[in-house]
Amino acid sequence: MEGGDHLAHERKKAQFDVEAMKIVWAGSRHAFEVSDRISKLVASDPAFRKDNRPMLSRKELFKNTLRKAAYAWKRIIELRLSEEEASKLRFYVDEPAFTDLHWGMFLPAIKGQGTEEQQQKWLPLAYKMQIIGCYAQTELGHGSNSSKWWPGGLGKISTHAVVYARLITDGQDHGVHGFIVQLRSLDDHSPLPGITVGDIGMKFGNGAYNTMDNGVLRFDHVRIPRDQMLMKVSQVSREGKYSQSNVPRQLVYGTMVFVRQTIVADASCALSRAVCIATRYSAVRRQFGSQNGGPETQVIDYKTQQSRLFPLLASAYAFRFVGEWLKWLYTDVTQRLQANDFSTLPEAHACTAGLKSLTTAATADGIEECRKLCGGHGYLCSSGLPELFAVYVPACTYEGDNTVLLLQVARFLVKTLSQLGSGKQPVGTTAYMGQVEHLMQCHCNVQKAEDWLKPAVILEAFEARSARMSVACAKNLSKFTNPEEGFAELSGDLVEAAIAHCQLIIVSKFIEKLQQDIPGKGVKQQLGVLCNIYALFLLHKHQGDFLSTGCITPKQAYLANEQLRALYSQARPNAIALVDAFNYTDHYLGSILGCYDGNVYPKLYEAAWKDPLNDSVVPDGYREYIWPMLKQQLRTARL
Ligand SMILES: CCCCCCCCCCCCC/C=C/C(=O)SCCNC(=O)CCNC(=O)[C@H](O)C(C)(C)COP(=O)(O)OP(=O)(O)OC[C@H]1O[C@@H](n2cnc3c(N)ncnc32)[C@H](O)[C@@H]1OP(=O)(O)O
Ligand SMILES: Cc1cc2nc3c(=O)[nH]c(=O)nc-3n(C[C@H](O)[C@H](O)[C@H](O)COP(=O)(O)OP(=O)(O)OC[C@H]3O[C@@H](n4cnc5c(N)ncnc54)[C@H](O)[C@@H]3O)c2cc1C
Repeated sequence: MEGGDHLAHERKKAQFDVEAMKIVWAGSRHAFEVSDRISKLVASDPAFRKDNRPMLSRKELFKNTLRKAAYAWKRIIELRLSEEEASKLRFYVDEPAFTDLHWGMFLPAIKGQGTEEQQQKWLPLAYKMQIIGCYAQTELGHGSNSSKWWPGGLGKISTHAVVYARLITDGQDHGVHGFIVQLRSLDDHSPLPGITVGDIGMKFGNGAYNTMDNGVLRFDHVRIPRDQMLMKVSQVSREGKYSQSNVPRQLVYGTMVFVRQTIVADASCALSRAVCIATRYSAVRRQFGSQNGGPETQVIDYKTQQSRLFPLLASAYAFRFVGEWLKWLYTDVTQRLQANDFSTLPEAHACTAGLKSLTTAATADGIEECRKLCGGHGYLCSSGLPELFAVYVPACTYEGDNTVLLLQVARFLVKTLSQLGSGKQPVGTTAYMGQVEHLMQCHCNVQKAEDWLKPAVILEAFEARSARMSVACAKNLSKFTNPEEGFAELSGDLVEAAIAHCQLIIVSKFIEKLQQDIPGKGVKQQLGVLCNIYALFLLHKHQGDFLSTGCITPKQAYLANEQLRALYSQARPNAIALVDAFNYTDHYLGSILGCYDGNVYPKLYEAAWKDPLNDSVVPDGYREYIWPMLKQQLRTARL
């Protein structure tokens, strides 16, 4: 079958209003319209072509990224795009670049940690791209006195950086503070005196994150003007006197809370993209197994394929909604901070750190699973999956290694439990800890598989598991005379307790989403199926936790799995429509396997001939290396 929509029969099976689901996915009609318009604008402009990335050398690749970034900026100005539209445009250009750090970290760091005066001086320059900035925190080795190493945009492009360094006045060390430092001349881009700066070298994967100039930076007697220390949290007077505002010191790390929140939202984009590719291809791909001589089985009908694919589809939606909620939490904490209410900062830190860790780990693993779900073709660059994986996987490390972040969550949980004794009632995402006595002894009330569809049953099982794991850690910690030693010794268990808590947050936010008014025929029902798949898949995967803490019985674990199988069957006819609801253009997907019309095989065949190796029938190197070898074999054979 040539041309046409090869997935039309799948689209007809949908039991819900796909257009309405697109709006739920986007977050609002306005967000949908902006996203739809800008993604099509990017897709229709040949200047944003990206299929040649894996073939380019690092230098060609990097120059191409600079060209695209400059062109994107030109279009933003010409079209007078709003901040929201401009950021969508950069998103759909889909190429990591120095601009991500400029807009994503440099500007937020100044906004969050600079005084009014500092903001007035630096933000207009940065908004007009008259200076380009990066965020320089990480060091080559341990400590804050070796060389900066890793900051994106630093290597070749940034003119300025927010640099984190120790502040010492009168011989007294005041800890890490942020400073705006000019790195390069605004005339000829050469490094300023005393500054050594460059790129740190090739990274994982062809193309992929190599469009970014992650850099190294050293200072030798560089003087930073006093008023370039970011002074919202603490100040140094003209006389060299150090003082602190009446705000928590942790605000110095506020940019990370902001970025981690955006990374959670981004996880749903990356995972949904991989799932869209794997779902469409699984419907196109047929294998043996039909009966009565009918068409062969679509691989999406294999239960094994469904049990690997549908939890990822459900996770993409779950991460979308928890990302939405996290954005709300971040906005709320920001407003509170402005009113000098710092009470929710520890929770915002724990939620952003924990959810960043959980969603990036699941997304990186999920992209790789999607590659395998596409069989051999998933390994071709034209599937889009190898590059997506290579670009995405460092999210498990940047903005805080995922294990280190889970340990931050664990500290927060232990602290929350320890405060129960003094009568402090936990609120927000730890409110359930207030019923710890009930959760320690409650029994799951599931007798038949369908009982697992009740939100209250699911919630209680997840709350009980999380509470029991945290309490077990707290009890074990209390056996150590030195708490830090105990924390280090039990860190493995603490990480698992943190994971259980974060999974509870994601499940509960999905359930809360379903309590909202969601318009559109069948939309809520489909989201209900996905929510149950997400929760029961986690329960099945972590049944060891649920069983060992006595939250459920082996029979109830068996029933959960039975219900999960039934849910897969319900999701099956809607699978293609559920990925169509992401509203991704073929340009953004960048995948032959995931193309909207499902016309995969002719496109794969055609793409193969475009590979530079096929430019000539006889390859370069044949005469030099292969021909003499063949001749040698010929002579040996004759002897
Ligand atoms: C289309 C465009 C899209 C743009 C989107 C933008 C996205 C951009 C894409 C991203 C590109 C990648 C860029 C990557 C950038 C980076 O990686 S920047 C470097 C980030 N580095 C880290 O994250 C390091 C991880 N380590 C930590 O976070 C550590 O906690 C620390 C901050 C280094 C501090 O360590 P330490 O001094 O040892 O203190 P702790 O004991 O850990 O904590 C002390 C108390 O402070 C609390 N706390 C820690 N962090 C925070 C925080 N961020 N906010 C609030 N509070 C925090 C912690 O809980 C402790 O509290 P108490 O227990 O109550 O004392
Ligand atoms: C692509 C990419 C882009 C980046 N961009 C930037 C940027 O723009 N600006 C910037 O400042 N930085 C940037 N980084 C650096 C990034 O923030 C760090 O790599 C990250 O915070 C992890 O720190 P590390 O590399 O020192 O890892 P390490 O801390 O050395 O981790 C190594 C191992 O030790 C374990 N470990 C470390 N500490 C503990 C602990 N306390 N307890 C238990 N286990 C522990 C970790 O789990 C990990 O397994 C980037 C990194 C990457 C990969």
